[in-house]
Amino acid sequence: MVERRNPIPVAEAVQRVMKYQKNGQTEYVSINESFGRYLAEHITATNDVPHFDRSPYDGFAVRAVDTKEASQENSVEFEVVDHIGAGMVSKEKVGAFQAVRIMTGAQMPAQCDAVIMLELTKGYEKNGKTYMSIKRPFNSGDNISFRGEDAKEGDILIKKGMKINPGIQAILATFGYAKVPVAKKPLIGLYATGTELLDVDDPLEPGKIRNSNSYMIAAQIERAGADVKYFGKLPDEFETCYEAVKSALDQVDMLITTGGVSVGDYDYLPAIYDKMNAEVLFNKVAMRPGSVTTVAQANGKLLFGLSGNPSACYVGFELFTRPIIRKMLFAEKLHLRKERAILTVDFLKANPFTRFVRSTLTVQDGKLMISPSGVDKSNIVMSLAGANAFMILPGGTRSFLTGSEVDVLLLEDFTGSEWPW
Ligand SMILES: Nc1nc2c(c(=O)[nH]1)N[C@H]1C(S)=C(S)[C@@H](COP(=O)(O)OP(=O)(O)OC[C@H]3O[C@@H](n4cnc5c(N)ncnc54)[C@H](O)[C@@H]3O)O[C@H]1N2
Ligand code: MOO
Ligand SMILES: [Mg+2]
Repeated sequence: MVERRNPIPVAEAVQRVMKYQKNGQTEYVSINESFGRYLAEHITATNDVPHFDRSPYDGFAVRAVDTKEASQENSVEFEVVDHIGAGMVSKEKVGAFQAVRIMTGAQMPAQCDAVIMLELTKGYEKNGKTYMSIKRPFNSGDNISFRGEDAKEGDILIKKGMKINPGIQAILATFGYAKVPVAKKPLIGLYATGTELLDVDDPLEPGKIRNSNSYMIAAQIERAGADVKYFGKLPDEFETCYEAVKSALDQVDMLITTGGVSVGDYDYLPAIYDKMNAEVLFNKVAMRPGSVTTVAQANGKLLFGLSGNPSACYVGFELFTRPIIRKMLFAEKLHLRKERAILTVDFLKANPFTRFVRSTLTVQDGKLMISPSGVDKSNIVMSLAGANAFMILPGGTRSFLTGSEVDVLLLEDFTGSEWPW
């Protein structure tokens, strides 16, 4: 008798997996290696930025009060008593009708409270001294980049869990983070099972196919922010697979296998979980593709038994494995970001189970538009290349027509959703 499996709703399946979520760990890496990593701590301003008032222009620093009488008819003259560039600090005490020639980025002399751009001044020499004159008045504070205008000491600038982008790199450098606290990348083990599998550089043989799941899942793992430990491929032999899976699990934070989870004569994962005394959280989900997705846990470590069918495998990873990885990367919202989009073609299949259609999401005239990225069958590889979203078509629905609004999950967005189900 073939085992009868009881499909559970997707939300319930995700919930069961999330019970085994673990917090991330912190490690310090050089700022040079931190781009693209996830922050393990909030980044707080450790000083005001800038930490001194400075000139935003090449010009002259003056006391605004001395400019008050300046007009088109009445030039006011200033003696230029010093000349500083960025990085230099004037030692002069600037008095009435005196100015310091100052360049962009240089610290304001203490007595000065305005900067006049070079273009608005006339410079000349008189009796061996340097002067400049102006024909308009300035207010106190004109053309000054004030201390703390960019950041105030103590401000929380970047929340932990953020992916370090070029702008965050600039902030880290500004505050002297030579070493950056980042989330340690979880290590995800990966085995592909299947006697039919050839290596990528093998020529085709009758009945055999090249292993594409390993390369696909490895890339999904990396996209999610984790590291892959690829153990290789396994033939459909119980003992070989049992030993391999058991020993691999010890070396990683969680283990993904692809294939061998259905009810076939060579689908050994269920028996392997059994022999390992792993608790199976579910082995059938009311979804398409990926209904056979099986997740088990052994001593708190998760074993993701993803389907061998490429599209089912892909979907299973994004729904069940990705949020666990995101948790270990200190993300606030662990699940794929959910939005609404407008269907641009008819989708005429019935959906007995919730369907996750690999789709291409585009923005047109400010609206999100969605269409399938290829044939919607779980053994299909080609539709995956163009997929940047899943369209969610709820179970129990029939066809969807052009113009319908549907839920979509974004695959390349790291904003996330708290709970999209
Ligand atoms: N009697 C039933 N048969 C099947 C059921 C069912 O409920 N009753 N479920 C079907 C569904 S749905 C799926 S999905 C598949 C899942 O099968 P498995 O997860 O056990 O995977 P395999 O049997 O090992 O392989 C399925 C398919 O995928 C190809 N494959 C496997 N690994 C790879 C790889 N690394 N790269 C590329 N392609 C791979 C494999 O050759 C098979 O064609 O079961 C249905 N059957
Ligand atoms: O799990 Mo299968 O992919 O539902 O088609
Ligand atoms: Mg099978």
